Amino acid sequence: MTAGTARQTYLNYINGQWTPSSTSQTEPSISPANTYDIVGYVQQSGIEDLNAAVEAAGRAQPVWRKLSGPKRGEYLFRAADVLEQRLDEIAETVTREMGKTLPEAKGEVQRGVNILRYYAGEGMRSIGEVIPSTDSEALMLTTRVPLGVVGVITPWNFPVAIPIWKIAPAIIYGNTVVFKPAQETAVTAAKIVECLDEAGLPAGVVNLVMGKGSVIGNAMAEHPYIHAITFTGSNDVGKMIAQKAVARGAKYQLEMGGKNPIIVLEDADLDRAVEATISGGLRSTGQKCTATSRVFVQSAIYEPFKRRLLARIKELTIGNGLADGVWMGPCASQKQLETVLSYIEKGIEEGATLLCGGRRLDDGEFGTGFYVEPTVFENVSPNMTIAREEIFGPVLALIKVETFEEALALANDTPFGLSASIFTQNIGKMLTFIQDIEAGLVRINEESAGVELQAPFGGMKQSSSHSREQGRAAIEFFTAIKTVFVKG
Ligand SMILES: NC(=O)C1=CN([C@@H]2O[C@H](COP(=O)(O)OP(=O)(O)OC[C@H]3O[C@@H](n4cnc5c(N)ncnc54)[C@H](O)[C@@H]3O)[C@@H](O)[C@H]2O)C=CC1
Ligand SMILES: O=C(O)CCC(=O)C(=O)O
Repeated sequence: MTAGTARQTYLNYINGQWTPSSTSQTEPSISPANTYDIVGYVQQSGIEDLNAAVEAAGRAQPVWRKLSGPKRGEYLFRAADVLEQRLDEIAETVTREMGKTLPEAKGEVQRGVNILRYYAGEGMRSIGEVIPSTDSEALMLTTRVPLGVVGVITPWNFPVAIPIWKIAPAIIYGNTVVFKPAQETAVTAAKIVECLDEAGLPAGVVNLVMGKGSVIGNAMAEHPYIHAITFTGSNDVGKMIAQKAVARGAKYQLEMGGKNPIIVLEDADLDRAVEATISGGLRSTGQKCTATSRVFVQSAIYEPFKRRLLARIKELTIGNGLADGVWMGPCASQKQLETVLSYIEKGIEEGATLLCGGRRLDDGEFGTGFYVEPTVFENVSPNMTIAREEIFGPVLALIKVETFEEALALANDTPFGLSASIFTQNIGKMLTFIQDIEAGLVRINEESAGVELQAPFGGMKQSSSHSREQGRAAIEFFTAIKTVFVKG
């Protein structure tokens, strides 16, 4: 069964049934590349729908947790196969609904397949250890148990990978899930859940409730029968969720913004550094929490670096991500476009020098989408808004530095700490960077964006709630440890 009807209306998925919301309200999910392209109609759910989903997840959990890990893994392996069979179709939906280019969307769906397979295997791996007791006749060990019902709240920028890297570990460890995707990409979310449904996942193990963050997301944070919340999105919302979770003793995990630096030192391979700046800063139209936004360049190579960067940016093709040869698509929504344009305006107002871009593209075919030019500023001082706040758009701030030490100090001068990159051949500076940069992801001679599913992912300072997602690190959030002491 599928989530869509003949009218392309996508339904909630509650207790294994595709269900219209109790409010009977839907809204169109439009393509940011062409606002006349309606990808589908999605539900605007109410609290009643959320309650039904939480109840279904609560009923399913005691049975689901009793299955063996390998048995739960079988469902994930099957879901991976279904997603892989539907890769092209779902990638096209991602591009239409969110705007990233089709090759990027295909890469993301493949990543979703790989994450499902990784966590399917996790069902067979160790969940505890034996610890020597001071009592020689006793056995002391740890085991892990699921938390119960987990609320999954996700953004629109990785509409396949982020939901899957939260849902897959949640369920492999025996939790059940209520999933609220970003409304901007709710059609994609419904298609992911269709894959779980087609894989035969038992009713209630994963439930999908579409709707406004301020209604459904907020009620999830407050819901007494949701035992844990995993969230990716803005800092403001993340902090609100954390406060609500703490107030009722629920576990929470937040993955939020970044203001990620790249440092280019005078001994760097300039061509590679330019490519990494462009790819890290502008791919996905800069809408990654790991995107490069501050570019610190040593003065000796500042001018050649700038020249090459601007020349390469001129070559980038912008357009509908479904078209062949397009390198950069639109911003994901009108709201996001307006945010980006307002930051560009602020940069100009506060005295930064605009080197390229800066305008909305609205002539010809661009007129029906949310397109903005790739934008580069220089003469950006560290206290300017564009050097401090997350923009989440294709905007780079070039900052000239004299020394590595100055670059490092400025790179750390931010409330965020997600990802950071350096280009240099000097091993001593690499090692100092690894030690002293305040970031959860440290990248040497590689762009700031890009994460591997088998490695821990997360940030320092205000970029996260200090926990890590993905890889084996996920077990820390999605389970509780029991320390067991056995004596005959
Ligand atoms: N870290 C990341 O990957 C992301 C960061 N962002 C940042 O956030 C900015 C705003 O983007 P938005 O889409 O508005 O992010 P957002 O934080 O509002 O949305 C993320 C998720 O939270 C939900 N949500 C919204 N309000 C909520 C509330 N009161 N309680 C519970 N859940 C709620 C949304 O429906 C969505 O599912 C971006 O410009 C960017 O700076 C946005 C998306 C992803
Ligand atoms: O860089 C990546 O591949 C992941 C980025 C990410 O998780 C995000 O933007 O939310």
